Amino acid sequence: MLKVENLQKVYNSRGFAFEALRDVTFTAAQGEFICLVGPSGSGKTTLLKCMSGLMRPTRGTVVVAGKEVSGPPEGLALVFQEYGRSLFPWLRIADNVELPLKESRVPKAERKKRVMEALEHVGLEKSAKSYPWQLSGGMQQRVAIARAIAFRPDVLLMDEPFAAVDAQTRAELEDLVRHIWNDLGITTIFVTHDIDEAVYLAERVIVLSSTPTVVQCDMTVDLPRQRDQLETRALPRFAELRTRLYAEIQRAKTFTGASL
Ligand SMILES: Nc1ncnc2c1ncn2[C@@H]1O[C@H](COP(=O)(O)OP(=O)(O)OP(=O)(O)O)[C@@H](O)[C@H]1O
Repeated sequence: MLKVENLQKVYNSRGFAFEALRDVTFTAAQGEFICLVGPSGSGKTTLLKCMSGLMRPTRGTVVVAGKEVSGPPEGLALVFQEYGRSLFPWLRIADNVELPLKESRVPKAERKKRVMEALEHVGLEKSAKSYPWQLSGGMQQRVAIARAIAFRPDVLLMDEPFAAVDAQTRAELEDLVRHIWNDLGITTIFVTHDIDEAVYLAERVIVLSSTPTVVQCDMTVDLPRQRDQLETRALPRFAELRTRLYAEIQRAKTFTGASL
């Protein structure tokens, strides 16, 4: 469903070249849930921008659902951390969710159906007529998720979507994303700084090295598919995976593509 091959990104500013990504390669099969982690500045945002067609890589390719990415791909939706900036304050919740469908010329009746279904998935059907500023931060992020899934993407990219919400809301949103993934089977790539969150959410965790970035490690999360905030996090296997991931991230702080 997603193929990232030999991706390199060199930034050029004021005559100075900086190699952010050296050679990033990985694939995501249909319906996989992958978390991307790495030290601060390891190129996670750069990688997401290249994957979503917002930035051209220097070398290498990204293929989404069989099509090479050269601009924002049709089958891909993005959810950012800054939900406040991603919703239009003058549009009601239902209209915010509907907007990308309008732009994609989805017929009106189909649009209305998809908007209501998406709002039900995130538990916001009663807020359809509210404005974003009438909702809490966690609810606004639910709207951003609803907008992404109403689009019925092949691949959902999420860039630290829960970094700005409180711990309780974060746990609820994590469970929401797992439920949506279970129900809809969308291939999901989720960037996070949080080791516990990566292990709790993912089926696989990809650890990026420091710049110039390569994939340092690709770890399978062999926890039961049904996750629970208390039970899953209390499993000995959860603690083992968490410890291993912590050690990998510590190693990634000094490991770079140049170390190979
Ligand atoms: N436009 C740019 N020009 C030059 N260098 C850049 C540019 N954008 C990012 N970089 C550099 O590329 C590297 C990777 O940045 P990026 O923002 O992708 O990392 P990140 O892993 O998302 O960071 P963080 O975890 O702090 O959010 C950093 O060293 C950054 O300074």
